[in-house]
Amino acid sequence: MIKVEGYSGKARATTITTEHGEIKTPIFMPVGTRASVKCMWQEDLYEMNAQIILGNTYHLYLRPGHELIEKVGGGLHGFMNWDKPILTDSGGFQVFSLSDINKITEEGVTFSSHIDGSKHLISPEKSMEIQKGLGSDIVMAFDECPKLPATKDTLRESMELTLRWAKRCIDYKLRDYQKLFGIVQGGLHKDLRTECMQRLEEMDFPGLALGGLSVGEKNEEMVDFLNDFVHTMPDQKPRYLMGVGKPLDILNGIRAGIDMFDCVLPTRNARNGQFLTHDGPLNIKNLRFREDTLPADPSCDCKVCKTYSRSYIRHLYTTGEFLAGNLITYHNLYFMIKMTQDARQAILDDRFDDYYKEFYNRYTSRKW
Ligand SMILES: CNc1nc2cc3c(=O)[nH]c(N)nc3c(CCO)c2[nH]1
Ligand SMILES: [Zn+2]
Repeated sequence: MIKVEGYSGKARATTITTEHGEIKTPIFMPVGTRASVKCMWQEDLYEMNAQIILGNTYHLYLRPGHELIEKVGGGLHGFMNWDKPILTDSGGFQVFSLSDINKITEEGVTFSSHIDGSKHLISPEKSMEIQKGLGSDIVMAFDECPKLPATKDTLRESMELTLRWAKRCIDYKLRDYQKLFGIVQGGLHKDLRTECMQRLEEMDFPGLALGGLSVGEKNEEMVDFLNDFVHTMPDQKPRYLMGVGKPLDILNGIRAGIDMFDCVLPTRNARNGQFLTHDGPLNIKNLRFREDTLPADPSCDCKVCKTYSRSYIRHLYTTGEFLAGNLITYHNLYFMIKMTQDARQAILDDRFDDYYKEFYNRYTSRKW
């Protein structure tokens, strides 16, 4: 499942093997919630060396349904014609963030579809059934992600439920056991997190994710927690920080020892005109770019930055041309993937700290 190739401080480089190929970490995973990374062709993703993408249990269960995906495509890979690894989240988090009518019971989560109001239950077993139908390479356990701020008692109660649900996931006969990641909860309390991780370890999940973060806590609280906790996680298991993040959050996560990341911001903010550049985020709507002949990021060698000017992309964006979203999304994903590739090389050369400082100083230079 995983080969650790080197450390640079607490940062590490690994190779994770899945049914659909290897993943070289640190890695940023583009989010393709409804079997599409918005504005991207699968060919674009191959071209930019995206190694693994995310799909989502909740969304795909509601539309078009995992049975259809299995029937038509033999699973998500065939359905969307993507032959590299896919990780699917287990659905609980999305129920809480998308369906305002939901109830949590020991059985699972009952909710009304945000699409047509129909009533549904997703239980640990149902989540496993859906992800099995999707044929994911990495399946996430069904968990509860508590809203922050929360008392320690509430966090413990939620963590206990997540652990009972995790056991039910492990006991579900997945086709290939070697693909299920447990999710550590416990808020920002190191003792809760350590207990949760130890009890998940007793169930021997092949990989572990850190859930319950990037949900409203202060950024420095998350970073402090990561620096204090991640290096205590099992060395020979993949470490996935869910829902993170912006470029600097990811570099902080890598520095703490995280291998895998996912975040919707590079694609979502792209559709709102935000370019990620080595000199910090740039919003193309800004009047200052009206006649700017430079590429969005002069230090980027992606096909967008080699072909189009800021002025042209600003024109596309301000006139509502669809091409704007395609171009900015392509660049942002390329930027995130290239950043993790550069970080991986810096780790293998044992110079990650220098890489981090250089990236951080330039990215926060506030050029615009
Ligand atoms: C954007 N922040 C974020 N925090 C998360 C936290 C969780 C979590 O605790 N559990 C699960 N299953 N998924 C999560 C996800 C969706 C994946 O990106 C999160 N996303
Ligand atoms: Zn570019």
